[in-house]
Amino acid sequence: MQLGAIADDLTGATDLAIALTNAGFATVVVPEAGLVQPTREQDPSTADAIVVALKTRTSSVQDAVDRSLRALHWLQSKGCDQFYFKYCSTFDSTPAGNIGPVADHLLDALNARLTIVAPAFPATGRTVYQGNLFVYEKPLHESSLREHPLTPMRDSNIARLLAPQVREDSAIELLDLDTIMRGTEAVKARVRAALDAGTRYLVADSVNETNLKTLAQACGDMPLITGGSGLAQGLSGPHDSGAVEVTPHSGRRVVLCGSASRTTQAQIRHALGTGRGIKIDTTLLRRNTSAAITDILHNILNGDPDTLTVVYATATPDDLVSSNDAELIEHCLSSLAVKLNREESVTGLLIAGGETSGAVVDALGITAMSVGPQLAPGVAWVQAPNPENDGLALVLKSGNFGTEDLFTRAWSEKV
Ligand SMILES: Nc1ncnc2c1ncn2[C@@H]1O[C@H](COP(=O)(O)OP(=O)(O)O)[C@@H](O)[C@H]1O
Ligand SMILES: O=C(O)[C@@H](O)C(=O)COP(=O)(O)O
Repeated sequence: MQLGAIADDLTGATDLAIALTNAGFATVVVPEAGLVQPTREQDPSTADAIVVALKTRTSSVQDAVDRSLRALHWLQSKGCDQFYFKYCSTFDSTPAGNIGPVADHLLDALNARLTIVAPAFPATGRTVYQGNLFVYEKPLHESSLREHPLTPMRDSNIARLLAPQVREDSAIELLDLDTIMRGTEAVKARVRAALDAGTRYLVADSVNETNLKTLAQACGDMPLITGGSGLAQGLSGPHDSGAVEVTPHSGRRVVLCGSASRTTQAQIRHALGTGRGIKIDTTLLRRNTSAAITDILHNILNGDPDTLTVVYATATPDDLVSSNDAELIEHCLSSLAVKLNREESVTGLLIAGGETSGAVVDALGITAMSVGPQLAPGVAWVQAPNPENDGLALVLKSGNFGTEDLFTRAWSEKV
């Protein structure tokens, strides 16, 4: 039995792969490019779990559905017979989608009648109680996710968030904490009753890892499960840990930050206490993109080779963030990643930001990754076979993850 997962963004995919690896699955992450251009070095068919990393969280509904179904068929062609749809632990979506429409189509394609909806990830403060999602002590709609530029979360109730996204006749019910605390058999009985009643989505409460373990044990054999990465920690793979060694890094220690989140800003400011900072000047970048990128590269290479270098666009809440510059910054950071790896033999890079990580992995032409040493919940070194050199180890950090000292600590962890 092989588990096939579809994640709606790249850092979400690595987050899930870390959880699966810890749960004993030898796991391969395959970016979308890997579906059409298979890697020679790493045959995903030999893994216990394959996670396809899409970039569909904020694409149109049709695009998200089409690409998710394509990923499903590809996973089936690799031998997967059970499936996991991974979305954000803060349920990032809009009234149109894309969580609901993708889940609806995956259920249909698998001839399945019911799935669970389990975004909780207690290790990062995301819990669900009475069907309401919390980020640490705040209900989702009072957390910073309320002001997310693309998916502002203005409600905390999962059923109310999901209802406008799914088909009108889809019944959504709660799998409450009391039932989960009564254990696996109680959850299985609840699922059977829900199936008999024609329920399509069971929103699962979970406030700690024990709850998620019970849920995973009771629901782990459903044709489709959906959730954040917390649920995956409760599954049981065939090994103690599926983690791989990463190649010892050579060259400079460079952090490329596209994320503008408060967590990343604090990590940048902490790293600048001992490291060098290079701030991207978006005016220069707009005026002459390639010259500005070359300047930044020279600036990196002119610094002390042993000092951590952080390239960033946003380090304080006052830094101007204009969505018009977003792609340009992604282009700048991915060009730097390619030049540092191919021309300067830098084989360990930390990338901050989900969209940014997607752009960098694309530009590097990476078609498969395996999970190495973990740095924080949802954050680890991943190893990418790189035909151009001996391999490349990356940390792909979701904007909201990691402790303040993550950047300074990353290279001291067995790399
Ligand atoms: N100062 C800025 N001006 C414009 N866009 C910015 C700025 N700083 C960051 N960005 C853009 O914001 C986006 C952040 O998204 P992402 O990389 O997914 O980070 P996160 O995981 O924190 O959401 C990227 O597209 C990045 O290029
Ligand atoms: O589930 C989570 O919180 C993460 O895996 C995730 O998806 C984070 O998304 P970004 O903050 O956009 O990287």
